[in-house]
Amino acid sequence: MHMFTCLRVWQFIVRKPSTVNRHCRFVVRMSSTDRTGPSDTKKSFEDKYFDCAANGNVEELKFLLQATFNSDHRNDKGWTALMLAARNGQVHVIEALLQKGCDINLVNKTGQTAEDIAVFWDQKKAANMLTDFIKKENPDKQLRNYFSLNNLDRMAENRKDKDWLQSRLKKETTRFIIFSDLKPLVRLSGDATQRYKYTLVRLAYSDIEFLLKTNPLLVFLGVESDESTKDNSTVLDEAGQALFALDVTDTDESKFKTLVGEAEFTTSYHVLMQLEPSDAGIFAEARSLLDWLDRYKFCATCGSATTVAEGGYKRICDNKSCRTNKGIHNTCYPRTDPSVIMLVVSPDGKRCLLGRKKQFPAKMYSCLAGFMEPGEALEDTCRREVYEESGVRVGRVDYHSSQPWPFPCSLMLGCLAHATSENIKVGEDEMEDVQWFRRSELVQMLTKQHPQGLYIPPEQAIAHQIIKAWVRMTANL
Ligand SMILES: NC(=O)c1ccc[n+]([C@@H]2O[C@H](COP(=O)([O-])OP(=O)(O)OC[C@H]3O[C@@H](n4cnc5c(N)ncnc54)[C@H](O)[C@@H]3O)[C@@H](O)[C@H]2O)c1
Ligand SMILES: [Mg+2]
Ligand SMILES: [Mg+2]
Ligand SMILES: [Mg+2]
Ligand SMILES: [Zn+2]
Repeated sequence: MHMFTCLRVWQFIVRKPSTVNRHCRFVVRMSSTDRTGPSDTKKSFEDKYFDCAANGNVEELKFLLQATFNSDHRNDKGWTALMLAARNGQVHVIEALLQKGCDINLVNKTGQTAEDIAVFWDQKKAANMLTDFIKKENPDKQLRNYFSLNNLDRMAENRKDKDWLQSRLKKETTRFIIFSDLKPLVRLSGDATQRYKYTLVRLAYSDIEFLLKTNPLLVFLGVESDESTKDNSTVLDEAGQALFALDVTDTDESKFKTLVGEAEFTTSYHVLMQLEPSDAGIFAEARSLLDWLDRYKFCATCGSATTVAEGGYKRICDNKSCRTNKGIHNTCYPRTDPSVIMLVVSPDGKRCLLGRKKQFPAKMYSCLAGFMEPGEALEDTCRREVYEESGVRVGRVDYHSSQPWPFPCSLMLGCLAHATSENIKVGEDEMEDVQWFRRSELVQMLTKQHPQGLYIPPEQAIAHQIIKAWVRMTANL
């Protein structure tokens, strides 16, 4: 099997550690000099935090975690508290950190996760705990990119039945998520130190009934399923909680302040990237659908008005003699625009090609990406886009994972592309810069320790995940 085709599985398989790592003993650093001033206080706070993790001082660690503090903070070797606890087999600390929502997938400067470290140092109990946690979070051992975790059963057959939809709408357990001008209504839940601290506000039918008089856009998103209902459609239909998205664009937003208190309609990228991952998946479905319903009001074939059907999943042309009313036509269904995003690896396998689009924030580099064109295989889109943007030629292409990108309806198909040439000719129509980066530099960019301050997109972006995967798979180079 080719190295990259087994990558998803690979992520959970422990690798043979390198000799360099084996001789690199970790020492917990205590603050040794007299320090004063706010930055020194912060430093000693961090030292204390790492010290507690390494030495198993779980009570003090829990106390420190209550403060506004990033629990995934790293020391100068790129180690997190979870890695230190894994190194020393501090299972109670590991338990507390996982409960806190620490990121189990982060890697240190040599590309090791906490799980890799526990296995490497023979900390069996800690390694088992970390492995079990990963399995529980991700039983199919498949990378779930942000915006793709959606636990709804969309019940595509049932949503064709108007009576069924109507009865669902009014059911006591049914919930509604609210959008105004494509901004979701969110609230801060959990504490401010958590990575994913926003949730979608869910309202009951009795809360929103008064809004239905004006016939707003209403989309049936699905029924929330869990372990007990997911394989039994009858039970799911009876017991599952239905979820709708309601568009309140024409309603005074302040009405919702009285209805839900501390909540806000937001388009802030910062907030949207901190939604609970399962809510991010629901948001992606709802936002793409509402956007499509709003922008495709007229029939693409004859220009007549259309009527929303199937819980928002179809638009039917009002013109009875229209071609789209005879047979099945894709113009009646929501759009998804596939695009490719690829990490291009150099012919010697030691460097990767990253670029800057003109509109990127300063110093951010990412994978090259581009929309698929009609009649193209995704491998060929990769080859064409890489050539257009960088002048580099690509041979073999391997699939990594995908990510819905609901702004408005892209589906990112993440790949690893193997270059057959090296010379760069920046495609200036689109790109500002394209460069080859060595693995060590990617690690610095990944851990925000690059000497020139260069960095890559955050972990919610598929680009980050593909880069991280390559850094992991080449840890022993
Ligand atoms: N997650 C990431 O790290 C990351 C990084 C880069 C790009 N992306 C995403 O990848 C997608 C494609 O990348 P790109 O913008 O570089 O594509 P691209 O290289 O094909 O260039 C964009 C241009 O393609 C044209 N185009 C063709 N089909 C289009 C469509 N269906 N919608 C919009 N424009 C279309 C437009 O002229 C547009 O300006 C975008 O959605 C972008 O947001 C994500
Ligand atoms: Mg592009
Ligand atoms: Mg392009
Ligand atoms: Mg293009
Ligand atoms: Zn028509």
